[in-house]
Amino acid sequence: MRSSLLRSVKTLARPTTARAYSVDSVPSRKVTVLGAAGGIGQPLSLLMKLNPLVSQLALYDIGGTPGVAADVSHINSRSEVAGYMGDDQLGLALEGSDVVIIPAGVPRKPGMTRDDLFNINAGIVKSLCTAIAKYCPHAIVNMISNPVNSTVPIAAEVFKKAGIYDEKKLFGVTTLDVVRAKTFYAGKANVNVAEVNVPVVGGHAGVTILPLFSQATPKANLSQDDIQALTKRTQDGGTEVVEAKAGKGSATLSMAYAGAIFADACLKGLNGVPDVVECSYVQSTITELPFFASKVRLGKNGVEEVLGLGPLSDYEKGGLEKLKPELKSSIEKGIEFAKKN
Ligand SMILES: NC(=O)c1ccc[n+]([C@@H]2O[C@H](COP(=O)([O-])OP(=O)(O)OC[C@H]3O[C@@H](n4cnc5c(N)ncnc54)[C@H](O)[C@@H]3O)[C@@H](O)[C@H]2O)c1
Ligand SMILES: O=C(O)C[C@H](O)C(=O)O
Repeated sequence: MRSSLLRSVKTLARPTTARAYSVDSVPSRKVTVLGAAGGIGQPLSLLMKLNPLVSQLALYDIGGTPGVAADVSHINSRSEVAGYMGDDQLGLALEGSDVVIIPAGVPRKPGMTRDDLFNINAGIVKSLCTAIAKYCPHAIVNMISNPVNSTVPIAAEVFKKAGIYDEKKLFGVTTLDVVRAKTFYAGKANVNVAEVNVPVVGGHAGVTILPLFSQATPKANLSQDDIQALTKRTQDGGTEVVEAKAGKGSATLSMAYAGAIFADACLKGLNGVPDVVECSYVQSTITELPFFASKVRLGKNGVEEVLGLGPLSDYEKGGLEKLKPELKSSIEKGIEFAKKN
């Protein structure tokens, strides 16, 4: 992603007749953003426009997309951009899509949990996934809308009902937890942030977010107090932003960055790039829970392999047991909603 972005930035600096990359060797890929006019949707659309793996970029929202699409379309990068607005145009936005990214839905305000968004966002996600099942049943879906711990199971149920569920193609985007864990770890360990890797497993809400700092690289000699503080800060990262924004929403810019990294990884996998591994919340058998975030190898069909947790410290083993009841009930809530509605 970073090298793709750099390539795109170089493209901007060249005369318009020059090509910074050969589009002939890169397959055509359509990416659709649902909720493209929102706080995440706009910067994410920008970042996807900068991604040379994208040939068609469809920007859909219930309002505001003509302006966003016109704006983004002037950027001199590979993809053709089109804006779609309202139910009538949803099918066109989705038709032929390889990757659908969903940041549609309401964000938190201070004092709310992600689960407080369930009542509104569950319905939004259900109707968007119903349309995905109809118009691009084979697309890879990147679910950003909260509560991710429940919206991914909702999507799975909608797809099952439509008879098109492929567990390899449904992803809850938890990349922002990894982005935060890397940043906070680098600051505490005083290492180069660009070299840091930290897996984050479990889910995407409070204690269900479990960063595995015992597996962080480069290795650093942090105290148990440091590890616990880093874990708590990673788990509360979203709330830190919600409070700082003081009623004006939740993380948008860092989320757009994280969403763009994850979508780029999915595109690379589709294109056959080997060894693309990211953490994501997927259907899983690595614990007794049916959905769980862990490292996932991405390939031509989406999930190629759900990787195991690796060795955990005693503190992480405790965190894993602690997160299971909350994650289980969020999964069940999503499944129940989709079955009843
Ligand atoms: N997974 C993560 O790590 C993560 C991180 C940050 C935010 N989020 C979640 O992402 C969601 C969006 O956040 P935001 O800050 O962009 O919110 P926002 O309110 O700024 O934007 C949401 C957009 O969704 C659109 N929308 C609403 N209903 C729609 C529908 N039926 N079809 C298409 N578009 C629709 C709105 O018009 C709006 O433009 C929230 O649920 C938030 O909690 C997730
Ligand atoms: O915290 C939120 O509500 C948004 C998002 O899930 C985040 O982690 O920033």
